[in-house]
Amino acid sequence: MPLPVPSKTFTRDEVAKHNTEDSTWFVIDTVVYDVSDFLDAHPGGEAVLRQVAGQDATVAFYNLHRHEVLQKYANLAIGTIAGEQQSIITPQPGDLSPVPYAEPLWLTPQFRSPYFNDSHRRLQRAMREFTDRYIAPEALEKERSGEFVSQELIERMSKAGVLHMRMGPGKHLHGVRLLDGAVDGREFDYFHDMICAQEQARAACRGFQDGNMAGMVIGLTCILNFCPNAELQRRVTDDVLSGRKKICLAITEAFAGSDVAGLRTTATKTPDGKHYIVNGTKKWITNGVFADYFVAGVNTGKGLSVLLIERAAGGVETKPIKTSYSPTAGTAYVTFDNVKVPASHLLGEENKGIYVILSNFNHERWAMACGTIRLMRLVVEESLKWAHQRRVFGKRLIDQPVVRQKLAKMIALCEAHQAWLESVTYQMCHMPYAQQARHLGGPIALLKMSATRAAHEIADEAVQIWGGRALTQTGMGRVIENFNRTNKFDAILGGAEEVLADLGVRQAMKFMPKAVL
Ligand code: HEM
Repeated sequence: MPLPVPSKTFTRDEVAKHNTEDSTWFVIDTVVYDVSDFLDAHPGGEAVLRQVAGQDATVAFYNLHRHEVLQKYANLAIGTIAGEQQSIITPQPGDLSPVPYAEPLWLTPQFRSPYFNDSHRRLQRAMREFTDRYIAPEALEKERSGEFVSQELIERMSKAGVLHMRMGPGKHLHGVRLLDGAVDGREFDYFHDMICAQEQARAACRGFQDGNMAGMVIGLTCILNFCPNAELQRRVTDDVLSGRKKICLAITEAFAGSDVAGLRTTATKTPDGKHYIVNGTKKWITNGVFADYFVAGVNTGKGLSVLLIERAAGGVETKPIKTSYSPTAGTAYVTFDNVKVPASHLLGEENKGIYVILSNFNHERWAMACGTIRLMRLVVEESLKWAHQRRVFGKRLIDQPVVRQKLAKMIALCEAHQAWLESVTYQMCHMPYAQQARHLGGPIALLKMSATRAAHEIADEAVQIWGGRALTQTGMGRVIENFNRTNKFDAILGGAEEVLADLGVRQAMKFMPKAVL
């Protein structure tokens, strides 16, 4: 789509006359801009605009700005050059990108895939449009302001079934109208799940990505799968999926990160056996600052247990932790001070909470791999666009062999990981839960470990291509800056790379044939 601009037309000679003290016009991609009243407000200064007054400023503009700047300042456009057509595409919500490698192969018209059916494609279109229209603009705004996700967006996601879909396949989707019927809840599989995760990651604001109910994705699963009390399960699930209340998973502590067996938060049964009294602290709790429910790992004497703790119970305090991504994630330090929790809030069995926690890990790690791999691709897209747009030393960046080498490495890492992700996802679709736990824990751990290593490499190469813009939070390089600053979150959260590498190989050891080969 061309930019929507006023229908008035001008000749290039007419534009040329507007290079005076009072009137500054120029042309960008055949659109005529009158910036006379914008000179003072232009973030790049007045002088640079005066230098191109009366001229075609297309090359100068795209050497420095993202195309979206022209959409934001559409009111400066006064018409077009008679007889000429705009050539630069303005993406519309839901559009696929025409940039090579910007979309996974299955979404590239010339390619085929055995994994995706019509309902996957319908969901992809609907989820892309929803993300472009509602999630991405809010992500950008909140990432900067540090405010939390709006109640309006949460309710919109709830109504469209987006919150429900983020919990993965299951009964919670049956009978729910998902994105205006794009997919039937009963046919929703892990490829649909992958599509949701990857499309939403395109908003490219890693802090907001977690702030936008990541706590629900990892916390509510324990309620859906391990809450023995049907009434409590229904209440909490309804509260969270309707967007009325927020939930988080509270496992890690200052004393123990990936080593969940070392938790020091205690839960002691009252003499009548009706309650637990919880004391201790939790650290790095995503969404903890605004959560109403805490799915917490606690030490119950003979082992680890998992309790659902309600903020309303009293004795729960949360304070924000400053991290290298945005405060919008609501990352908290949590203290439990003599919190009285009903015994019926035990999830799974007492002292066997490790199974509750472990059951979450595969889906969580796989979902993180989905997001990381999609963000890697976005960085490839941005870098390809920039390399064609940016001119230095008299030529485009893409004309420099060293830049092409970097892009080749980035593309190869991106394609390899997407292909591996799809292959693992296919296995998930065809294995019941017990088999997944036995056979896929290792491959998923290795996939996430390898994806975050690749992300690190891609961030490194992209920063070198983008230079100072990769270090600047607004303007051209904002996606690269955010990715470079935040890719480490996925390398640590949900299991650090080293822990996952070890797990992957240890799982392989279990299946080694006994014979010495
Ligand atoms: C309608 C036309 C234009 C608009 C609405 C506009 C708007 C902006 C905005 C919003 C920024 C802040 C950075 C960003 O968000 O990308 C910026 C920066 C800048 N602009 Fe413009 N601009 C226009 C045309 C131009 C032209 C034609 C030139 C040069 C001939 C220019 C030179 C600059 C420079 C040098 C910067 C600073 C870039 C940096 O910090 O890296 N602008 N402009």
